[in-house]
Amino acid sequence: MRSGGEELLTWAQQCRPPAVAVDWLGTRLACHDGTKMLTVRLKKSLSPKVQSQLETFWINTHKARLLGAITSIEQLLQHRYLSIRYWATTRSVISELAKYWSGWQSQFALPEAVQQAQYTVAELNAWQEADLAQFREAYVQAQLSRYATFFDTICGQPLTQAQRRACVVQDERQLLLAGAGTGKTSVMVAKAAYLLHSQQATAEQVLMLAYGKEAAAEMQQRLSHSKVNVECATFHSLGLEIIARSEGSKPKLSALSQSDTARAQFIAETLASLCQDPLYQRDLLALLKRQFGAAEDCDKLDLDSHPVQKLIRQFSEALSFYKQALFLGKVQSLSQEFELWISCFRPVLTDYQLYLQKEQCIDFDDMITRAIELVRSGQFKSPWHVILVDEFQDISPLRAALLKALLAQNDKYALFAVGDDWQAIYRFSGGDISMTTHFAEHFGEATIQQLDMTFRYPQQLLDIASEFVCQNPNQLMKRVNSSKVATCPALIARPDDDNALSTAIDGFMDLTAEPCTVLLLARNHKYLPSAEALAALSERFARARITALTFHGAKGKEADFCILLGLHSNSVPARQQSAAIIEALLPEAESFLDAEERRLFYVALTRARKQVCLLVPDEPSPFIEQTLALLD
Ligand SMILES: Nc1ncnc2c1ncn2[C@@H]1O[C@H](COP(=O)(O)OP(=O)(O)OP(=O)(O)O)[C@@H](O)[C@H]1O
Repeated sequence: MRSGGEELLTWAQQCRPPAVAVDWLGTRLACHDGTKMLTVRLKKSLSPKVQSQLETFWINTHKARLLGAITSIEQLLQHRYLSIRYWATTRSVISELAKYWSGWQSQFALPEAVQQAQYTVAELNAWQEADLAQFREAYVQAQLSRYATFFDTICGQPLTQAQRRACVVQDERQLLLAGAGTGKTSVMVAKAAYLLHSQQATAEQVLMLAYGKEAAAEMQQRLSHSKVNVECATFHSLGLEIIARSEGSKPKLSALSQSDTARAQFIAETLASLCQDPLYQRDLLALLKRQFGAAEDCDKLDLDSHPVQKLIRQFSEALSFYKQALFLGKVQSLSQEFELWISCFRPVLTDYQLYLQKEQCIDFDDMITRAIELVRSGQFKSPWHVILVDEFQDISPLRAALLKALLAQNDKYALFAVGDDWQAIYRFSGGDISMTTHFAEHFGEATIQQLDMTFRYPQQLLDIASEFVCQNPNQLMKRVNSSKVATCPALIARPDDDNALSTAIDGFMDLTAEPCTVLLLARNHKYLPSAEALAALSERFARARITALTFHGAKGKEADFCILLGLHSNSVPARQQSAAIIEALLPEAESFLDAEERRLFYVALTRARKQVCLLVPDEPSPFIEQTLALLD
């Protein structure tokens, strides 16, 4: 009589197509013909011939999948960086294969390719973190050597090892964290160029984003200088582009969103009309009294009064933040204390939205929220496999939501974020530093890299500026060295008297015989010299190209020499407190006192290639003393 094994084998082979042997551990064979599963437990006494036939049948039905999977895995391992997600997928395929193929030895000779594949499965299945790191390192080294000449020349000067590694490592979520002047923007350009040059992406698959229009134009210039044919957009121009590609045309931008005066006028008219309703007027007067101590006995709204003008400015500022919070579902969490404010503000917002609708136009927030909706609904299919974002430390939750929506369309899409938490200075306009300091919590498991060399300023200034900013223990630690050789003291202080600017620039002229650049930096415009005064300075010091900027405006800029002025105790750190409602709508404030002002001062300190001069007024900013205390 034939054994159960023989019968099952004959049945399985005769099925059209033959049944699949789904289980084989030497003691049991289970076959599936698409409708039913048959299983026999194999006797120990099974003849070697039947045993061999069963095994061969099992191997034949499975080897194509084994060999196919191993070939694709080997190709993948050779041709791209083993990113977090690729490794997760590979590991799940391997552990599935290992259930069947590792842990048993055939009593019969297996085909060589199968033996080799079985060995690969066992090896990969046993990989620990260290093996993975070693494998990735081997890939990185191979790419660094293959593209050495490319990295020597792509940005005009040879990139450092850390810069090259940031280009070659290609994870789905990657954060490059580095201090001022370390060449972050250079890496953005080099990485885009590398992706194209190594044919890992086409120009249409790469998207570059900069914080604002000026930065985007500068990046575009650097890209074209390196002959990289990739577009650099701002978040708003990206939003517009997504809407235009989905809806066929670019929507009109509302005049209200382009002029503070027009918006204030609109709100004033809206309030006047809303106050026709006595109940609304009662609430509004109560709000004015609560917020600005407006006269108690006032029973009629005076639009020109100081408190009303202040409220109009506040409503105008809140429009954008409130719309963003609504979109992100954060309005519900506003505390009870804002109930009266919200009841007065909501009708204004409704009128504003109706106006936009009637005019068939949008505002800056709509550019992003509408784009997010189009991406989320799938009406817009993202062509971008890799998105590179500069100045990531200043990204707002709304901008982050647009990135997340684009990335969610395909789990292979990658985000390369470049930022410096020490230079996060835009919370007042919605920037959320936690997107950088807690990158993986927001965007998923990530590779985080650093750059270790600054090219802008000498070691002495690097040490002072780093120590100054790190007095806030919540700033992330970075180890950076300077490549610059100091030719003069990196930081000096002079009294801020009537001739301070001329004396300081005179001092710079003594340090160099070459033409040079000088930046005059102040916390606020009001401390910067007038256009005439600047012209007079430029005329007097013909060898110096002199520019005046606020600390915020100086972000990303550099010059040979910098003068920091207007450093009065009541202006640096600035302590204007936003209204409580605006504070509540902004990303969470940090606990460390003046955290953002400290970073802003760090930005100002780190613009000079040779020397920074602090002008010390009679009542100096505490930041001056703290900085000078760090001089050797
Ligand atoms: N590998 C390099 N070798 C020499 N100089 C470099 C290198 N990489 C960048 N630089 C130079 O360093 C300076 C700063 O570069 P970049 O503007 O890219 O820095 P950044 O990190 O973006 O600065 P910031 O944080 O202040 O915006 C530039 O003058 C740039 O040309």
